[in-house]
Amino acid sequence: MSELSVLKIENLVAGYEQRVLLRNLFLCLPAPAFVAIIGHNGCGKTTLFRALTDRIPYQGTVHVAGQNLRQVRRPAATGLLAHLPQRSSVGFPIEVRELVVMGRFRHHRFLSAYQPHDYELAEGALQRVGALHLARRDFTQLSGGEQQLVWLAQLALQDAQLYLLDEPTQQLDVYYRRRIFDLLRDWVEQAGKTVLCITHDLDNLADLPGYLLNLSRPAPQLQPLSAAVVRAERTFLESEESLAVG
Ligand SMILES: Nc1ncnc2c1ncn2[C@@H]1O[C@H](COP(=O)(O)OP(=O)(O)OP(=O)(O)O)[C@@H](O)[C@H]1O
Repeated sequence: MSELSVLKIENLVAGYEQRVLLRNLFLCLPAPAFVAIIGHNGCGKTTLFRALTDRIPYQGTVHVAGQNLRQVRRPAATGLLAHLPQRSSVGFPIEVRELVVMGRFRHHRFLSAYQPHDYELAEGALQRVGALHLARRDFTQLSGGEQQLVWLAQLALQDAQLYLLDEPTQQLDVYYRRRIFDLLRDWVEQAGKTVLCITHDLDNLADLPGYLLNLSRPAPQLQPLSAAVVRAERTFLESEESLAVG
């Protein structure tokens, strides 16, 4: 395997009981990279992330930064990958900065207190997503969009090699959507991270450097992102033909 490949998926097959959603998926991704994962509702985008985070069984092999994911016990704890699910909730009141600072968990022993330096990093992460003004608010009282920004700040602190983001701009207004995609571009270009981002937000993809993966295609492949590619994939997704696939 190429040393530059941060994610290598070979012959992945995954789904639920009688229903296979991902068939023989191959992917070889150089680092760093941004990949927008698109496709119809229900085509298997989240299912792919469930397989990569070991929450459903799969066939095939997945290597992240050269390590076979099946053999890594807790990929998040080792900084290999970080995951933002489509819906995350917190069932108790907690100050935003306390939630964000938890992104530093890898740098702490169990129950050791976070230090002023950790809180500085947490506030820096909040500032970069445009949410520093929320630092002292109760997370559970924020709007859905505000909560999403806070999760992204926490994720940035995790400093993982591979980020799996499931619709990070859902519920965000047009300004914050743009801002989040700019942030993800920085994660890739400046911090050298690799980001897999499930999204229905095609309008913001055309001018991002990276790749597009359309899981509604019969044999999904990475395509370099460009206005023409986004246009072609949108036309495909809007067609009756695309719904007949699978
Ligand atoms: N635990 C489960 N058991 C059986 N079927 C499931 C299970 N979870 C999801 N599915 C089905 O698998 C299909 C793919 O779901 P998935 O969440 O991967 O879709 P998606 O592409 O992420 O869609 P969306 O864009 O709507 O989020 C859906 O039809 C869903 O109903």
